[in-house]
Order: sequence, then structure tokens, then C-alpha cells
Amino acid sequence: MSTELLSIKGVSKRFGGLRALDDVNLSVEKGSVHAIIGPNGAGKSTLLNCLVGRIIPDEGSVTFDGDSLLGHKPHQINQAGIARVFQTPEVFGDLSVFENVMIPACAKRDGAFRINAWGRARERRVVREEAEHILDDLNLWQQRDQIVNSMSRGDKRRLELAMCLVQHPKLLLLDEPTAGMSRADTNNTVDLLKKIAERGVTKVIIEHDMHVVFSLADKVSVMAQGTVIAEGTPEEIKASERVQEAYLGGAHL
Ligand SMILES: Nc1ncnc2c1ncn2[C@@H]1O[C@H](COP(=O)(O)OP(=O)(O)OP(=O)(O)O)[C@@H](O)[C@H]1O
Repeated sequence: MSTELLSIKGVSKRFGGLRALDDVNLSVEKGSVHAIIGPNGAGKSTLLNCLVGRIIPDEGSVTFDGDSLLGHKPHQINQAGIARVFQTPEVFGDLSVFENVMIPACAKRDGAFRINAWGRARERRVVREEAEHILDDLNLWQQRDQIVNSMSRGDKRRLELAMCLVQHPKLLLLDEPTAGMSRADTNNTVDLLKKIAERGVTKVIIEHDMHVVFSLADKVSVMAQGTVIAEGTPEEIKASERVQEAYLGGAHL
């Protein structure tokens, strides 16, 4: 029986004369942490955008849990079980931490981005308990009443992660989750992501920080110039001369 959760086959995308993605093939196993690395402009974000319906590929197929994702709107893809943490946290700055987590919790339960569940007492209790549990898990409970605009960037990213996890996604996409963080915040985020891995959430992570990649990933795909040039375990990728050459011009990873 296949344990494949996400299958990308022959995906290409042009922007005018530029081939941002050129026949990309990638397979993500259920329960794994799959990192995508590569130099600036390699096509990593474009690929992620194809997975969440923000960009429609010119060619190829994207299959998630047996169903094609192509042609579906971002919110439909989210409802199908894919959640994404952005490079710049997408949170509601004027609301409290708790309110931010309640919104996706209610939306997911209701099956659409409406918050009808607010009106139903029993549902509301279950949703509240879930939100409280996630905040506790992500060390945000103390800040539950804080207005989000007053939080640090690192805390906002943690909140965005909580907003994703409360939806119980099958697949979590993380776009440079430690970008702009101090080493201490980066290490905390790695610990947090390891903790989430224990819940069995499948993750695709785009990351420039090799310490983060090699601490978390089960498998690494290396992109350059719109295509996957190498794939393997962190150890295989570290040892690959082709990767050293393409990624860092021969410097060691
Ligand atoms: N909407 C767009 N219109 C035109 N060109 C684009 C668009 N989006 C991306 N590109 C180009 O496609 C190529 C791939 O970009 P992409 O952002 O996917 O790379 P990346 O690997 O994510 O880079 P980085 O690590 O810097 O985020 C780049 O040359 C970029 O300039």
C-alpha cells in the first residue's frame, strides 16, 4: 500500500519567458518531514504556491491524498487538509491571540470560512477547548489575551503555527519558518517543530538555514533553476558534490 500523501508530477510554470518551474517531480510520504532547499530564485515558493492554489501550473499534476488539487481554490485546498505558514505571518493584528486561534478553529469545523459555530453552545465548547489546548502546547497560553500587533515577529509566527495546527491539517507547509529569527528563537522553533512531528503531521518545509533542515528533515529535495536536481536523506544531500556545486558554488553545507 502506498504511503504517499502528496504527488507532484511534471509540473512546469512560466512567467513570460522565464521557466520558474521546469518538469518538477516530487513525492511526499505520509508522516514525513520533507525539506525543499535551493538557491534564491530556484522556484521553491512558486512550487508551494502551486500546492495551495495561488498559482496554476501550465503543465503537470498535483495529487493530495489521492485527489487532484488543480483547479481548486485556496480555501478548498485548505479544507481538504493543507495548511500553510507564510514567510510573513498572516495573523489578525487587532485581535487577541485567543481570537486569532478561534477563527480557523471555527472555520474548519463549519466546513467553510463562516463562523456559524459561534452560535452553537456545545460546538463552541469543543472548539474553545481545542484552541486552549493548542495555545498551551505552543507556549502561548500566558499571552492569550494579548493583542497580536504588540507581539514580536517570532511570537506571531508561533501564533500562525497554532492557527494552522488547530485545523488538524494532514499536510503542513512551512515557508522559511525561521527567517529573520535570532539563533535562540530558531532553536525554539526547531524544538517546537520536532514536537509537532511527534503528532504525525506531514510537513513540507522550505528553509535556507541548513541547521534547521538537517535537524528536522527525513528527506531533502534540492531545487535549482526550476527543477529538482537531487533528492535524498540529509546525509546523502550533505555528501553530494552536485548539490554543493549548485547550492553554494562548491562551499560545504
Ligand atoms: N509572479 C511572478 N512573476 C514573474 N516572475 C516570478 C513571479 N514569481 C516568481 N517569479 C520568478 O520565478 C523565479 C522563481 O522564484 P521563486 O520565488 O519561486 O524562487 P525561490 O526559490 O522561492 O527563491 P527565494 O529563496 O529567494 O524565495 C524567480 O526568477 C522569480 O523572480
